[in-house]
Amino acid sequence: MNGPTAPAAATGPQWGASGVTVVFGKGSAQVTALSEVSFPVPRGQVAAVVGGDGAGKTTLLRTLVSRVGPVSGTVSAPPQRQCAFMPTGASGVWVDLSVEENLNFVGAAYGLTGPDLEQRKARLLETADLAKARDRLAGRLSGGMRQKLAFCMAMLHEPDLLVLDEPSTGVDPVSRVDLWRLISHAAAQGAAVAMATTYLDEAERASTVLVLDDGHVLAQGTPSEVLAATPGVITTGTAPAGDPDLSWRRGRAVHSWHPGPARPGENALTPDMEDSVIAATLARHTTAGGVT
Ligand SMILES: Nc1ncnc2c1ncn2[C@@H]1O[C@H](COP(=O)(O)OP(=O)(O)OP(=O)(O)O)[C@@H](O)[C@H]1O
Repeated sequence: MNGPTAPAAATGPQWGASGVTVVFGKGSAQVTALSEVSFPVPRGQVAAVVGGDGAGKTTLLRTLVSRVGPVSGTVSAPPQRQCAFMPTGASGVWVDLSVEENLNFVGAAYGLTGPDLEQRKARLLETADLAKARDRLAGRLSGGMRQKLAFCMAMLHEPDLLVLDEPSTGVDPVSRVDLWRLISHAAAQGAAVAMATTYLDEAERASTVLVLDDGHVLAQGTPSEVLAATPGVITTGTAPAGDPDLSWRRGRAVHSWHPGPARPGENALTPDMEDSVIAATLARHTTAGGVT
């Protein structure tokens, strides 16, 4: 994969969410999907949001593009026409149309025609390595190619704000590298990119990371700020060092966490993003009586 997305100087308006709370349902079925979450998405940068199932990632992205309304807080985004939202699983792709027809369809929706449309299509298909597949039905593409097509469709009208919901989930490692290249290229061209990802190595390459758990902010900042703010102490060994609920497997090793301070003779591990997110989640759920 390429290196980190260089934090470009943010110029012009700043997009994103500020102190946003989103509630679904009523009465006993009420769910607070986001609780006072702020998520700046500057131009020229990739802002990543990570978290487990139901953490609120999709809700946050949908809030950014006005598909969900917050009960409080504010959202700043360009006009709808200058936003793009790529839902998870390439669900915006029409499988009965060819690659090129998919792009033509989106182009028509944005009033793009003639040489302008042809040039944009050619450039995107080339960059996504899809030029040879332009006549193939989207339903016959591999998962990774379909995700790349969905990305090209989102980028065709050159949006100012690009919102991607788990663009690389289920994609093979080679296509993941391609997708990351496309995403960082879009940011380098000046787009503000917000993306949810389940791959923490990917989040580590973003300009900023927001870690959500159950609608709450666990950690936020540049990847190095998030790593530096890792709570407690993490150790590595061949078996859990204490409560198995506070341990997780990393390859052949077992990592263990406790709230700290470090015990005598203990060698604390320097955490990567995966360790850091797990530690922050455990810290939130650990009470004096154990893990909740
Ligand atoms: N339209 C909706 N109506 C009711 N509840 C919803 C709705 N959308 C999301 N939720 C709830 O809000 C919470 C956050 O969901 P969200 O889809 O944003 O999480 P997520 O982090 O994207 O999770 P996943 O990765 O599993 O999709 C969950 O409890 C979910 O059940």
